[in-house]
Amino acid sequence: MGAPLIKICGIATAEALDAAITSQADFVGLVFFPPSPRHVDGHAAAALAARAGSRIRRVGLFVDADDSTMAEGIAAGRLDAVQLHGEETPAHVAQVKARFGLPVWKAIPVSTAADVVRAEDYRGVADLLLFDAKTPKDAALPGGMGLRFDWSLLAAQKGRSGWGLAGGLSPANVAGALHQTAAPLVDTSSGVETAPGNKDPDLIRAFCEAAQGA
Ligand SMILES: O=C(O)c1ccccc1NCC(=O)[C@H](O)[C@H](O)COP(=O)(O)O
Repeated sequence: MGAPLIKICGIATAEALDAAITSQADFVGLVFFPPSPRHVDGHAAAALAARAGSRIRRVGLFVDADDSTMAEGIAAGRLDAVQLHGEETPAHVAQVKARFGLPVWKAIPVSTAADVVRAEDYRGVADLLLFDAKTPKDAALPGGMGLRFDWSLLAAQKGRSGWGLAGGLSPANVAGALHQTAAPLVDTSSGVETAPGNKDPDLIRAFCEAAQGA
């Protein structure tokens, strides 16, 4: 298994961005979703994009956002991809791809095998399927809650490309998750924080080292 791609999601400070860059993560996630403790506005996104330059790719995270919200985030963050983390349909994913001309990642909330089967509706439409733990119906966030799901549900994905694993990943468990799933990409947010929205550079470094060494 080659080294996985690594995304550190919910980057909102220069310190966290610098840690992701020096740890050789492949992507940082910028969250354009006001209820999130990691939310960045256009001004903050632009500052992070200017600091990053070409040193790390940026994925903008949106939840059932309208086109103007996405257009603002894409321009401010100079995004390399968008991640749709709401109830966007395959047709909507195709519309976003056509309108903005960027790779589109679709988050697939998983709690049962049926959720994984349903992801096939997006294959060939989304550029990457991000299998993430489904959050409770009354939860404030559709992701970023440090919840795990049963990784054995992804057994049929092993050896396939175009997908990633998220949900409760941390420096302590990411190597085991990679050995079990052979995920081509791993994504973490809470697992590298000391409190919601408070990214820890040492945890970012530890996560990347554990994933790169798996
Ligand atoms: O990170 C957030 O605050 C967030 C808010 C709303 C929708 C999605 C969100 N995060 C999406 C991600 O890609 C997270 O990295 C993913 O859900 C894993 O989160 P975690 O379990 O905290 O590592």
